[in-house]
Amino acid sequence: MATDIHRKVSTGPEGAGPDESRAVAVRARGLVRAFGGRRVIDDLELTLEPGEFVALLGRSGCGKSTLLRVLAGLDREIDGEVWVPRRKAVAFQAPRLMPWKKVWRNVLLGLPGRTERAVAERALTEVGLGHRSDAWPRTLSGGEAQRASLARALVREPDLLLLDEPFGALDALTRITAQRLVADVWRQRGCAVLLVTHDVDEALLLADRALVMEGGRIAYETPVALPRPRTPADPAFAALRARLLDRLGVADAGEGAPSEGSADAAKEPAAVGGAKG
Ligand SMILES: Nc1ncnc2c1ncn2[C@@H]1O[C@H](COP(=O)(O)OP(=O)(O)OP(=O)(O)O)[C@@H](O)[C@H]1O
Repeated sequence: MATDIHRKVSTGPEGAGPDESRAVAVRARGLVRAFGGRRVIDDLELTLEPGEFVALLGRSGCGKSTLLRVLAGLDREIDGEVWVPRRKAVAFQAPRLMPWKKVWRNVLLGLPGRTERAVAERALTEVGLGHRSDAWPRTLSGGEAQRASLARALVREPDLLLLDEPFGALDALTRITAQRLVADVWRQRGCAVLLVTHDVDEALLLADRALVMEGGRIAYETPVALPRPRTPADPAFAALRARLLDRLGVADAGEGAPSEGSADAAKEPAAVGGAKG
């Protein structure tokens, strides 16, 4: 780990950055994260508006998860400036439920002072899992466990929801349900969402804006100005997909081939659809 890195992460309850009067959901300036002198994040600039849904794409190993961990406050070995709201929550591809705690207790994990079951159950109901509140994590299906993990994020009432390939390990059908759920939650909650995904179609189905990370920075971005609900059959959708895949250096296999839409498709066909190493 580089030792010359100094830490500068600020959070604020008001929605205003340290030197900004305008409210933002994320602001990173000149952000650097190095591992052993290798800059995985290199002078990155990023702003998310409140309530904005942004998808972050990029080839495997380009630093997406590292960026998310920094924004989540889980990694503070950085240089540069990051501002994020105090109320933020993160959900990972692996649900990370504690097997010795029932589902509702998992939802409240890490929430100091919040022990009321009703609080957990409200969040579980929001993700369609109210009836599994009293279950043990091992008895949940993959999709249910992922929803429990989302409930654990929602119970924090985040202004910023950070999602690191939350649908990556789900089968195609469950994945669609989970995507819809996140879209609904986003609409109802009005929080900003930063979604890391390998799947270009997923990004275009959900996000207001798609970013491509490369060389430690946001190398490309495009607004996703498509009416909702969206469909890959829309020619404008297909055109955006082609542009993003081109930017990612992946050949476009055409409409209805979401797995080929993976940023890793050209590199690692077996891992397509999101499974993350
Ligand atoms: N704790 C660490 N120590 C050393 N290197 C690390 C550490 N965490 C991440 N890296 C390296 O930083 C780079 C970016 O990793 P990161 O997980 O952020 O990529 P990613 O874009 O999320 O990849 P993927 O899409 O495959 O999940 C990789 O080369 C990884 O090996």
